Amino acid sequence: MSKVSNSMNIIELKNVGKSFDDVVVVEDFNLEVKKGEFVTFLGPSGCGKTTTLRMIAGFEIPTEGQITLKGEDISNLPPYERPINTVFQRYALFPHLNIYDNIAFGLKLKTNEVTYKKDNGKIITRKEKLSKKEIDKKVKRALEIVDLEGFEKRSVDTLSGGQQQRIAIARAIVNEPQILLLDEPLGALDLKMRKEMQIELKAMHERLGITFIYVTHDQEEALTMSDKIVVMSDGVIQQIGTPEEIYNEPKNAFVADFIGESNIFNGKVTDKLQVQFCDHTFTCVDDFHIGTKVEVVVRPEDIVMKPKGEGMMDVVVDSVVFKGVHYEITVLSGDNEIVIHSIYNAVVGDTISIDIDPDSIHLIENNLTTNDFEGVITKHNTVEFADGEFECDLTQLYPNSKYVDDVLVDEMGNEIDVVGKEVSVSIPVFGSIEMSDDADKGGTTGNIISLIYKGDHYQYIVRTENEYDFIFDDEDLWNENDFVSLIIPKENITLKLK
Ligand SMILES: Nc1ncnc2c1ncn2[C@@H]1O[C@H](COP(=O)(O)OP(=O)(O)OP(=O)(O)O)[C@@H](O)[C@H]1O
Repeated sequence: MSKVSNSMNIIELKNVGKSFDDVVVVEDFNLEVKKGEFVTFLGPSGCGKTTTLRMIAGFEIPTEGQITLKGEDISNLPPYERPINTVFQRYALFPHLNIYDNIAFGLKLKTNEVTYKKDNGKIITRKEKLSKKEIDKKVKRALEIVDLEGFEKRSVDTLSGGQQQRIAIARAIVNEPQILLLDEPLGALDLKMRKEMQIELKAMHERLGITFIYVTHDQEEALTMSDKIVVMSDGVIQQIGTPEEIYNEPKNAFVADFIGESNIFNGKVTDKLQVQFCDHTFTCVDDFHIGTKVEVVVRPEDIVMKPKGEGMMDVVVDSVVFKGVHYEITVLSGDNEIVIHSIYNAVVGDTISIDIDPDSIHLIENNLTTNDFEGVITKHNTVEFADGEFECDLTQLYPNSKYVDDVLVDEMGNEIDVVGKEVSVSIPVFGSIEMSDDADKGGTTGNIISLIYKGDHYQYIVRTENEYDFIFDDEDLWNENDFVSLIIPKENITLKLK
């Protein structure tokens, strides 16, 4: 059944998954990495980047799927048998060894297989340690690559953070791995040094020609350095693409929101290449069927300010913040907030006009209009689903039924036997769910795992204890990770008998 691997790919992950004690942290991860590529795993804290990297390194064994190196299954090989080295955020150099010995450490343990022909003609193979000369040559070359020639005799504590990180990289590349894994290697550096090291790492990658797999939660770092970015959220790949593809054509609102700043609005395709959002109709280039519900993504730098009356729509300037290179100008169109980045200033309170090029209006099909769950009727007016119990109107399940003293009866007045019956539950995304910080107020509880601002409201995802997700809109701002209870009025809960 195994698929023939593409020989250009050095590493392939096929349907890889990882669970810790039944908690899934990486799910159905599929990726092909070409030889010499710079691939970055990007996503918020806890989304499974490090776990995926550790599976490639061999520090974790996948619970599902397969990892192949040049077509060979390496899923169960221990780390030291893989031609892969890892650089961690905390570089862990040996403080008692000088720079030379830090880099040479692995080489001194390494053996080469050497083949001899004996006098009697017999061929024997022996494992031999590397000679001092060979080690010397390799250490010098590694120091050259990280641009720290002449540092051999220095002790670790005389180096800056950036220099120590470069030594850690030298130590990893001296073994000539085919793949270098880098887990937030610049995380401990200050911003200026981080920027410098980004450029150096990229140059080093080009000089070495080996494959880099890099982990970061910093979108700018990913955009600057990578050939390919894998955007992850909650253990699931959201999008794989070049930096340009990820930035310009985000596949969903999560990617648009995570990569760079975006205006995200709910919209609807009203005619061919016409989309309506913020109460206006705009020409776009994405061709969707008329009537399609969409999320509209517009980058703040793609909005052009014009004098009042001269653009596509008039707006009122609400706030202006100078950001060094540009002004961040928030304008209002009715209740909708629109953020603009411009090198030009604006005056708070003024009415101005804005233009958006059709090319700069990115549409994402928005299929998700309901939250769907499986439930069980527990009482005549209660259904259990998504880790909670909700009051529901069961008359929708039986034509001509009604409640008499809280008991569901048929048209003859006989009690209907409903308890224990299975139902499918459906709740609209828009305007159906309310949050409360009082745990007893709602039918179920959970944590806010995502929020996306959409101009005049926020879109939230709340995850319950057993990982049921509710997606809905709310006008108020709550914080990520807030523990909330969910109130769903019974008229917003649609039931169907299974
Ligand atoms: N050994 C483990 N046992 C149990 N849970 C674990 C283990 N290792 C990781 N996890 C959990 O798996 C999830 C993903 O963690 P991981 O470190 O891969 O995320 P990450 O994206 O690298 O985050 P960060 O950027 O914060 O390092 C987290 O919820 C984490 O708590």
